[in-house]
Amino acid sequence: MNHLFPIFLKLNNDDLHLLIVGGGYVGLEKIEAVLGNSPEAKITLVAPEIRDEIQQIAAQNPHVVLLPRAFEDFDLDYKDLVIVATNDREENKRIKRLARARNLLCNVADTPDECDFYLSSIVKKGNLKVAISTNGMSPTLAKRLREVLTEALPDNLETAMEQLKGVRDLLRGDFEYKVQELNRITEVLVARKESNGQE
Ligand SMILES: C[C@@]1(CC(=O)O)c2cc3[nH]c(cc4nc(cc5[nH]c(cc(n2)[C@H]1CCC(=O)O)[C@@](C)(CC(=O)O)[C@@H]5CCC(=O)O)C(CC(=O)O)=C4CCC(=O)O)c(CCC(=O)O)c3CC(=O)O
Ligand SMILES: NC(=O)C1=CN([C@@H]2O[C@H](COP(=O)(O)OP(=O)(O)OC[C@H]3O[C@@H](n4cnc5c(N)ncnc54)[C@H](O)[C@@H]3O)[C@@H](O)[C@H]2O)C=CC1
Repeated sequence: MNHLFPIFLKLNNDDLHLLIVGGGYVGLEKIEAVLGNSPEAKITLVAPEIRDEIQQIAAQNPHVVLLPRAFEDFDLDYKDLVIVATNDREENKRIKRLARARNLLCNVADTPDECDFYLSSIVKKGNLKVAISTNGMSPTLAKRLREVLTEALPDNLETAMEQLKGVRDLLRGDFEYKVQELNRITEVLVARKESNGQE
């Protein structure tokens, strides 16, 4: 059973501050994953050696701050989330413990047992976003599923979402009435799926 609870974080709103410790391949992968979704996320990345690709990202993004030195405990000050990706396992664990003591949510990229949260594979279609987790069992399967779902989901979902938002904004009446109306209008989506299943 996968007991992870998925949430969608508002990292783009200049409020939450992410710390990434480590500026190697994994640090790069994680900063790209975050900025690919939240381009204005407030990120501080600390590492003695920082890959060129990360330096280029920071040069173009005023919300990304690089600290070219080893992690110091005070780097956790005023942070909300931490991703730890150094090549020093003991230091990774120590940083995780410090983060926990401060009630910060922490991801230790190479050690699932030490993670408070995992990053997911993300299907994007306009405003629609589907996050995939395999419970850490196979990130590669998650990546492949992303590719399959990206291909399978129709591009006109954005139009459907816009129209439904329009209806939703127009609907007057109590909550129960709105739920009923929106369920009625969207019944066709489920019906189509059922008829597909019969073919
Ligand atoms: C637990 C988790 C914690 C976390 O990092 O958050 C974790 C852990 C580990 N990843 C490892 C390896 C790889 N990770 C990827 C890719 C991704 N990994 C991601 C998430 C997660 N990875 C979390 C669980 C997610 C879930 O629940 O499914 C994705 C989805 C999101 C992202 O990172 O942005 C992103 C795909 C994004 C996309 O393309 O859509 C690839 C494939 C590739 O890069 O092509 C490989 C190599 C092949 C392989 O191993 O499958 C290793 C072994 C390291 C080693 O062997 O040394 C560990 C450690 C371990 O398992 O012990
Ligand atoms: N490369 C990969 O695909 C994967 C690697 N891993 C593991 O994740 C870890 C990181 O991997 P890479 O990014 O490839 O390593 P890397 O060697 O490319 O980068 C390590 C980074 O950690 C930094 N660092 C070291 N000590 C530090 C400290 N005290 N404070 C701050 N930063 C510090 C270095 O300066 C460097 O930027 C390794 O332990 C690796 O085994 C896990 C999953 C996948």
